[in-house]
Amino acid sequence: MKEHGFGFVTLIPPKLTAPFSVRRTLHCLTVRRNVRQFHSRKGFLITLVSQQSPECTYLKIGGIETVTVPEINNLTGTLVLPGSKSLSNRVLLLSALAKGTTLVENLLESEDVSYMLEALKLLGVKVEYESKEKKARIEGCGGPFPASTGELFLGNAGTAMRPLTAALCLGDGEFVLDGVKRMRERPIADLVQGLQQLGAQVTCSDTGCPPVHIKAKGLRGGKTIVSGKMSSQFLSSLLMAAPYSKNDVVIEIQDELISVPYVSMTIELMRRFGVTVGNEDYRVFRIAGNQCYSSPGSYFVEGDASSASYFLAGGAITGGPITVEGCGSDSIQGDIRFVHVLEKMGATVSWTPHSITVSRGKGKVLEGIDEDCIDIPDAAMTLAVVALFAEGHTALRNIYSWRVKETDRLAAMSKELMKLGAAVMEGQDYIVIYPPGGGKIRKNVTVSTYNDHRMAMSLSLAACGGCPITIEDPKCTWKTFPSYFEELTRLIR
Ligand SMILES: O=C(O)C1=C[C@@H](OP(=O)(O)O)[C@@H](O)[C@H](O)C1
Ligand SMILES: C=C(OP(=O)(O)O)C(=O)O
Repeated sequence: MKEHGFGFVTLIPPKLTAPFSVRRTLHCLTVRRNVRQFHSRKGFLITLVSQQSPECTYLKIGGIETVTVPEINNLTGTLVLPGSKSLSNRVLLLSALAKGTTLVENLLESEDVSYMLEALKLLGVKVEYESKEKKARIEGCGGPFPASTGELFLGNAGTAMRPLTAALCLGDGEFVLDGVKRMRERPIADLVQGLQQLGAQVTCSDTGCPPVHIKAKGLRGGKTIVSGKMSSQFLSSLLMAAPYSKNDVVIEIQDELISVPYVSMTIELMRRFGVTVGNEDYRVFRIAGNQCYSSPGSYFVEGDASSASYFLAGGAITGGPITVEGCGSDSIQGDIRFVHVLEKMGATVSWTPHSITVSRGKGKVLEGIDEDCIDIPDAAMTLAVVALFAEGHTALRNIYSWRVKETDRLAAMSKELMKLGAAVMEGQDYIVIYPPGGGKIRKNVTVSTYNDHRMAMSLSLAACGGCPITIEDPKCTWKTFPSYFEELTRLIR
């Protein structure tokens, strides 16, 4: 039985009727004041899970939690972005390894960052975390972590699993790193082999995925040849650990390197912590051994450019204007290029060093594009949904890495876009999206999210198609953006 297979749920704000009411395609249910749980006519148990805000309520339908995004006629206003996930986890790690104390400001509060924070504490790093203030004070170890044993559970956080695997090889002790079921399907063998070439005793499972077992005795250093085509996080992890090797390290990319801007971000942050990386055209990297990071004293995390993409896309689709504050033309995040792609599709964009505004002029339409997305794998998911609102088809290329992220994103996105009425061609490493006939998105759709925050956030934009959309398991956004649906509903007009 498909527990969630009974049409759509629309929430009417409590101020209009009862605490909440639920409508579906065939039947209409109105729930009386203070009712928290009831059965639908088909016998599904519907539970009010939480009322995040008057406009945004999470329901559990037959065991599956959902949120319904109301029809978005216009998305407009200003959003202060949460901190960048990629920067938050890198800065926490570098602060922990550095000499001196670092105050990390505007730290992202989310699952992925919690896994990093908890892991560091377990490894003996002194961490003072004030979640309300979005601040963490990290007392750097001035070398490898003090702990000599540890079993780390890292959920599905690639930015914790991969860099910690490398950093734990620097110390002395025995460690196991593991995560959720999907993490056990996400590759790490290339990193493990890269570390073995530098003298580490580290193994992963026969499938090439976590759990990872480490018998650490420090890194010898030398030359390592590593693949860059599955994930750039392997290279970033090797780079961040390299300065603590006994000897100099040379990292050579054996094939193609994807997601290059994330490597630039790693190198830039290492520079902020006092370490220089020799970079020969992103093919060979040289790092002197026997060094130590030095704390910059404080670091302010800029707003997350991938999180910005959903709102900016909403502005482009509906007309906006919408402004995101926290990252702009000064950003060191690669996903900022997403905004240039929106512009290419027909949106109007204006920049300040720390903000971006997107709108679409009256009479202007968005046009489909053919885009190489090798450098923006995360924001490319947002483009897949923007494609529903463009004239002509959109091809997103060089996105094989979608298959090894939170879910197989190529398969999942294709399936859900088809539910919305699009025709989709799914290749091994590309997707071509033909918007629904007459630009009309299918009504009353419930989309699945596959435990993938970006599936939930990008698909929520389908509500710009003149009809509410129900999103299953909305709390999967907690991986990087816990308040996503509250922020989105706040900006809907
Ligand atoms: O280094 C990083 O912070 C990241 C790199 C990218 O992964 P890949 O390098 O695996 O594409 C990106 O998708 C991920 O969300 C964050
Ligand atoms: C791929 C992602 O995450 P991770 O850091 O777990 O790889 C993502 O956030 O889209």
